Amino acid sequence: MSFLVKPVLHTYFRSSCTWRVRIALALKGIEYDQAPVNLIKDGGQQLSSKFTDINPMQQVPSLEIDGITLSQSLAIIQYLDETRPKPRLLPEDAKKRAYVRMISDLIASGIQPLQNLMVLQKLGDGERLGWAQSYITKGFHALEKILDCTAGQYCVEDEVSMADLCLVPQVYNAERFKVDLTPFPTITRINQALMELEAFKVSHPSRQPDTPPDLRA
Ligand SMILES: O=C(O)/C=C\C(=O)CC(=O)CC(=O)O
Repeated sequence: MSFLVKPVLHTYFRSSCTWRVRIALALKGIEYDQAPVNLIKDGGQQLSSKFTDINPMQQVPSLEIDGITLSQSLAIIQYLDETRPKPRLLPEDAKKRAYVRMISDLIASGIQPLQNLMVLQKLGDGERLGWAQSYITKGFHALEKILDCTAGQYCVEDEVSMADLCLVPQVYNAERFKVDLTPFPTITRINQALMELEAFKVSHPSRQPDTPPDLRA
């Protein structure tokens, strides 16, 4: 049975998209091995032909699981949820599930790709911070408004969902790029509540096997 083979996560400690998957694996109690891919070293190990065979998009995360190799964090999370349903990360109710996907897509398609390494590397040194800040801030204004309708304790009412797995790593990036979070009290409150949970702590970029010593918690 392929369920008996430990999954392998191709990961980078600071990749926000990989962190989403690490949270899902932790919440569901799935044991896995990590295969670190250093996105900076050697000009970017994700560009190697060996890794390109694993993910032709040359990005992390990729997850080898159940005899298949998956990439794209939301596809991975939804596969995990369909095959290992507890605790569920997509609500049973269709409207709540749509909210979860809407918030996840807002972050995963509408914010993160505009500030990822591939894009920032195209910009000059002096342009990167302002670029990242402007797209995160624009996205967060929309997200704050949406959360005011959907949130309870977490992004969609009171159950942790895929939306929360997207929110926390995006707030980490916002802090990394020194975004002013004072206009976003709901985002800030939900982030703080989620960071109390063990699955979000153990998967944090500061606590991974490939975290450099100076960035360790
Ligand atoms: O500067 C580095 O250490 C390299 C890459 C990252 O952090 C990952 C990203 O591209 C940002 C992200 O996942 O949102």
